[in-house]
Amino acid sequence: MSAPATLQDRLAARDWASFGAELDRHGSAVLPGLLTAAECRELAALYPQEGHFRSHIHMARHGFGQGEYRYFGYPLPDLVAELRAGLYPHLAAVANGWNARMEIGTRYPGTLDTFLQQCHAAGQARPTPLLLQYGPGDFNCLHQDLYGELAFPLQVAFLLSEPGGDFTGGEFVLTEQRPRMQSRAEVVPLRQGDAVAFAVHHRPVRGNRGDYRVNMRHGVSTVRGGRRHTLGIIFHDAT
Ligand SMILES: O=C(O)CCC(=O)C(=O)O
Ligand SMILES: [Fe+2]
Repeated sequence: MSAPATLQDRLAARDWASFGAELDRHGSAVLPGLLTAAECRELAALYPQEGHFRSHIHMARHGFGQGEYRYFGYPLPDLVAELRAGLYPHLAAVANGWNARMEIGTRYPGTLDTFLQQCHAAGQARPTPLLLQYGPGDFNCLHQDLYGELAFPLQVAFLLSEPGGDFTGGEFVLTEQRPRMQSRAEVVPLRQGDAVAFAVHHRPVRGNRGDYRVNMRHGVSTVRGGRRHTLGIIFHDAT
């Protein structure tokens, strides 16, 4: 078997224009097979290694659901840092388009380093990438990952386990709330190694009288059996 392409090459080979168009249309878009099964297993295997993490959250204690997650500490593992920096510029282009349409003045710089400098200067210096672990009966309530004044509008989650093999149930769910309408739910089908990019809190939707803002939340339905791991990449750091 030949070695997998470098992450840089894999990212360079993607069609970012159609990815951006998909995000504009749906508020989410999947990048299929961005990670190899071996990389997924390596990332999931970090979970018990406490030295990589700055904090450990038991979701039930906070009313967030059931299951647990750990926020990485700096320095991030190489693969996590490469994914965060490599995905950022493509998402920043989409985010800037969204802000223009929503008449929000903020524009995001072209590199993650520059954006993180802004976060750190604003007192948001704690890293937000995280690993999540779910067992039978666990779930993640609908939420928005806002950690301070500065919030990058898009984030990415990687499914590290194989549905049907490693776990059953545990589907990634997005909801959107349009003005004066009831909430609509969407299940995003993911395989091991797929990434889903989605809006953190709101996104523009084109209507008859111009763009309006739709409020988005994400979560995970109940895991029926087995164990499910995900890597969450949030671009803003936390207060
Ligand atoms: O486990 C999941 O698929 C969702 C993870 C999540 O909430 C996140 O990455 O922000
Ligand atoms: Fe989340």
